[in-house]
Amino acid sequence: MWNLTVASRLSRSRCFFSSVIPRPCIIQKRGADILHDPWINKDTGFPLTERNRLGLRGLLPPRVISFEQQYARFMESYRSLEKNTVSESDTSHVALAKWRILNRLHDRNETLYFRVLIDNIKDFAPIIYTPTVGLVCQNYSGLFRRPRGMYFSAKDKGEMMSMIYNWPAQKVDMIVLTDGSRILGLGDLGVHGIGIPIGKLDMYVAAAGLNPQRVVFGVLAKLILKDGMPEGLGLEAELVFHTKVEVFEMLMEDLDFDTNRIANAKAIVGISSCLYVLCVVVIFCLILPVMLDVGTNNLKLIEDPLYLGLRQPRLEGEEYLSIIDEFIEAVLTRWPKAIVQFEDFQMKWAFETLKRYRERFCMFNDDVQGTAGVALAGLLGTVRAQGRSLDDFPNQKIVVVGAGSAGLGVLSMAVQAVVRMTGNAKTAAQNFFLLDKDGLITKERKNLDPAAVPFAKDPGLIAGLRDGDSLLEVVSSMLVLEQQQQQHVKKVKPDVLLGLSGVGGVFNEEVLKALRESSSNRPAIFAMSNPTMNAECTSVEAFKHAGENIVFASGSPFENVQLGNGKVGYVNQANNMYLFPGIGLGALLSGARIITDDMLQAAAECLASYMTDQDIEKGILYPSINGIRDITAKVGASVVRAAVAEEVAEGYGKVDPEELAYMSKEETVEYVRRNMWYPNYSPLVQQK
Ligand SMILES: NC(=O)c1ccc[n+]([C@@H]2O[C@H](COP(=O)([O-])OP(=O)(O)OC[C@H]3O[C@@H](n4cnc5c(N)ncnc54)[C@H](O)[C@@H]3O)[C@@H](O)[C@H]2O)c1
Ligand SMILES: O=C(O)C[C@H](O)C(=O)O
Ligand SMILES: [Mg+2]
Repeated sequence: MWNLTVASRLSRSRCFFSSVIPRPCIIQKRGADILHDPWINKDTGFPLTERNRLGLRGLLPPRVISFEQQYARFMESYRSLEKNTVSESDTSHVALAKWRILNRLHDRNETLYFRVLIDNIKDFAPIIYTPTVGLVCQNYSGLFRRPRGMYFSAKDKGEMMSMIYNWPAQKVDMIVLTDGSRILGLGDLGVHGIGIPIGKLDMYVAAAGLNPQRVVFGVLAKLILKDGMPEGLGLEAELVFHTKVEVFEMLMEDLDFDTNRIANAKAIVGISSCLYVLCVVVIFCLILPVMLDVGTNNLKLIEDPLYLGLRQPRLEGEEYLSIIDEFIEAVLTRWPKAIVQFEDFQMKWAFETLKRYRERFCMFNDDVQGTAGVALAGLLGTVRAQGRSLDDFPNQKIVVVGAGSAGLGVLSMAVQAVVRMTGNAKTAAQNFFLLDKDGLITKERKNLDPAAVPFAKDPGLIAGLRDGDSLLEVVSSMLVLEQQQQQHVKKVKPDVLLGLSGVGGVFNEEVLKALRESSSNRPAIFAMSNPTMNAECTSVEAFKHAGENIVFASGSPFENVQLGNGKVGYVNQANNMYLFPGIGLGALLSGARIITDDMLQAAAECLASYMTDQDIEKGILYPSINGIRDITAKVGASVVRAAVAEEVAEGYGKVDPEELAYMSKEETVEYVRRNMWYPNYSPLVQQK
């Protein structure tokens, strides 16, 4: 017999629920199984009523510890770890110790874990995400404890369509997928790269409020209560009478409910009174980290006795693509509306898979497209910080170091922005200079990757510029013989130096000093490579060698720099974490069929417009990470509105595209906010 529980009163709009009372979950587990399930476990937080009802009495210490007390106890243990290790020189060891204490909580009690993460995001993002997540991937064979996510390997060819059903959730909203081939700037880490999708999805929960276990409401039955409200139904929550049966019938459809489950439930329920009861059936609508293990070319891993993946060279060509194709087919068969974020694929497959799939289903490549949006927002902020108007962006001279998936993604989006401003595609890239490991890229370069061709410079463009020139030669002055006179000529006086090379220290002292001659009074340095040791320069180096009036941003977090006399050199984190959660959330809540360039542009513009003139004046280009949920709600709303405008939105739940189209900008933000989960314990009731 179902213990009926009314979840909460319906809010005025039909598909949302006010959270007047905690939403209960109906679960199938009992006793110790509950304690071993991090999705529903509350540790000592189970109230006595639940301990009695769920067979937990005697399996826990007698004292009930509240959620708030548990929270305070965890934070105390974390802070004491911080205090006890503050003087340790081995910062990697300390970072991993912090990751372990958080991961243990993640493996034990997801509700508490995500609450402490959300409330302390500035402290914990550098641990569960960049830069520490890179260290975790490098040490994964020793750190692996509890499986998280799914693994599809080259050995599973032909099996994936059945394997996908091993995942317990009936519905999955968001998948982050990697093949481990380019993990941050750490290269090929094979199957140990799973740490990246896990960390990215933690940021989805923290920033976008995606729910790791979405409780899905649906009417269980229309019950006939003849003599009014019966006493003592054992309900945990306030009963709320609803007279609009069609509201509930509609909810059932909207939840692509398993109608057999409802039919069975109706047979079970025997209460002889009429009550439209909102009951809850837990359908885990999960976020899902996925690793495609197609081998590794990292010999150190292959020789590591504890390596957890296939000990074979990476698949290549059609063999590789056939594995991805099979996985995508399996996903779209089981979860046709799932959104797939491609993450940390090496360049050739990042572009190939983007081209192969982006028109077929809702997917994006975060390193190419998410990064581009964050960088564009920062570049537009730089134009403002340099005291220029935004329409002067086409004249901003940008030197990009790194012609990989990220660098080319950034320049492609920057060119799109210039074309939108000037209408002239022909000259759009004239002020962008691109270098790779072989130096400046000009049209003389042999075997240039097609994606880089639009940015190859005409050799004669600037006196003295040659293919393969080093970064210093590109940005520094040189003696040239002109009109029989030796004179110093600046080749490129960049307004912006942007690194996505994956190589630490590329912006050395000489290069940074050369920026003092920039044609801008406030040159910008974006040392965007991750993790920290791969940053093209540190914040201290940048302010010390390029001058105090620069704008600085990096991919991994650095502290602000004290410049003396109370002056502060503000440090920005130019990381795609500012956009991918909003891109995914907006695509989800609009029911977008695909993710278009305009949706991505809308996200970037929303991020850029977020900063006030006062922020920009200080050199602050991005909001504090403490505001990541607010910015994600606004970015998500901008993506929803762009999807509707482009008619790729198919609606979400019962909110159809027409309803989305009627929403004002503010209502769209409100719609997004209402769908963002915030962790609290839910009352648990057990399906008999
Ligand atoms: N901040 C962010 O949000 C963000 C987003 C994506 C990628 N990244 C970082 O960017 C880096 C590169 O990522 P990717 O996917 O483009 O890698 P990639 O391997 O595809 O490209 C790296 C590029 O850098 C070039 N390069 C290597 N050494 C160089 C050197 N010494 N001088 C100049 N160029 C050099 C390579 O030739 C290649 O063109 C990684 O560290 C990654 O973590 C940061
Ligand atoms: O993972 C990050 O921190 C950003 C980006 O996706 C990267 O690959 O560096
Ligand atoms: Mg990445």
